[in-house]
Amino acid sequence: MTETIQRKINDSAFARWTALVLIASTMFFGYMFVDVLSPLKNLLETSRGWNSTVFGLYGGSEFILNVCGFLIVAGIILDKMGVRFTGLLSASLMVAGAAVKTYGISEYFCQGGFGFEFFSSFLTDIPASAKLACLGFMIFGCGTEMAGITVSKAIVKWFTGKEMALAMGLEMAIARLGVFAVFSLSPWVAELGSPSVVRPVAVVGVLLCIGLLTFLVFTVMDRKLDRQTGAAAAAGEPEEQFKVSDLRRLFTSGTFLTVAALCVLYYSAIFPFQRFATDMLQSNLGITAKQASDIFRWFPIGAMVLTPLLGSYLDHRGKGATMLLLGAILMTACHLIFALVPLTPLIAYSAIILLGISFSLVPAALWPSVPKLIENRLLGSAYAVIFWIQNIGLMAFPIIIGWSLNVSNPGVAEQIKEGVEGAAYNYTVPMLIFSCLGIAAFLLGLWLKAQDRSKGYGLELPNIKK
Ligand SMILES: C[C@H](N)C(=O)N[C@@H](CCCCN)C(=O)O
Repeated sequence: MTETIQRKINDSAFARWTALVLIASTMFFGYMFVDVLSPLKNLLETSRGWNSTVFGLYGGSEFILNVCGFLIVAGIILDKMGVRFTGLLSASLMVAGAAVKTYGISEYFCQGGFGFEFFSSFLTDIPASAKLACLGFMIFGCGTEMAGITVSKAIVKWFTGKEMALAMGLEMAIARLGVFAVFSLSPWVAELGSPSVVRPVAVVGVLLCIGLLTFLVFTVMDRKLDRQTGAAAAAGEPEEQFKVSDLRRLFTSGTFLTVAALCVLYYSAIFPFQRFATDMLQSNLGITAKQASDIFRWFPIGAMVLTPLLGSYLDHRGKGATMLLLGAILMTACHLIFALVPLTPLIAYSAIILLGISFSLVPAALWPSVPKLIENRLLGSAYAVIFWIQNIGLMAFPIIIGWSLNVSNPGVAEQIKEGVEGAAYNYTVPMLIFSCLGIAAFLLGLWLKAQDRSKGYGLELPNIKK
């Protein structure tokens, strides 16, 4: 009997790497938008009256709807509807949220435009511009986190048995390039002409539409893959139907929850730090926002270069649990340096490089480890549950850090607003909080490694079996 083995589209290296570039582009523009205001904390303070607490609240707002349950729903949608529908929905949500946020900080709205009166009528300590920007950022956050889990599942779909960790590493590297780009461009675009926070947000908002288009092109390729695997014919994408009751399995798996806890501790000391890093460097070194941003932008570049290399290492050699541990140690060292050592530009660059290495080790090892713990039909929900737990930290820590900055620096916000020369925040307390998160992540990493050794999950094993 002769058996014909049909070559699928993802068997072609060119096709699967093209698919990766298309979905990674959506994330590239998404990550740009996430941090478009991060280098502009000072300008927001002087032009829109956002103090550190308000800025922290704005940073946390991206995750509020996700934490309220949207991400769990997103995971279910992903497992039930597949990557194409979920990806397009999430990219559209990003564009819609970006539009609301742009309007919220616009001159038109701030000078009494449509909705201004309503947004000024409650929580009067918070500027109306911040409240509407937070609403937009919440909607955008639903889109970007939903896109994050969708892209992870799409990569597993296209790269299983192939270069999966390398592909995830490359996707994250492209996203980091977006962070580099926005830390380079945002202060520059803001200063073109009269200083404006709206201009960079509007520019990156337009770029998000390109991200929506690249995902649209990916759906054409993905449809072809489904036709070839026959998965589409079997009523929906998943080979085995996903049941909502399966979610219990995730919440009762000790190792899965340990990975999720490690994820929330680690990322809570990365992304919220990223929001405040420019201002921290500006305050500690007595430099401008543009100069501080120019130092900090090398952080994502370090991560960008190393993440795919470490992903490839994981594919061929393994050592995922060890990489998680090492990453937590380096991150703690970096935050302790910022907390305790008098800063010079050289020390700042060195600490940023340490953090960049750490931010390659952990993501390169963490995300490709999930398919080792959870079967494919639950994968969308598994990523969603991890993101959900992580989002609780990403929502809480910018708020905690903004608040701790305000209370540990009485009167400084007022001085900055009044333009007092030399007024700057002391970041010791926030940086010690970030360091504690790193220590806790390290301890959990030790526990995970011990669990892996005793239960044999294979976290230390390579992805590609010879
Ligand atoms: C913030 C987001 N929830 C996140 O965790 N992002 C990760 C990447 C997750 C995998 C995306 N396909 C990151 O390291 O940026």
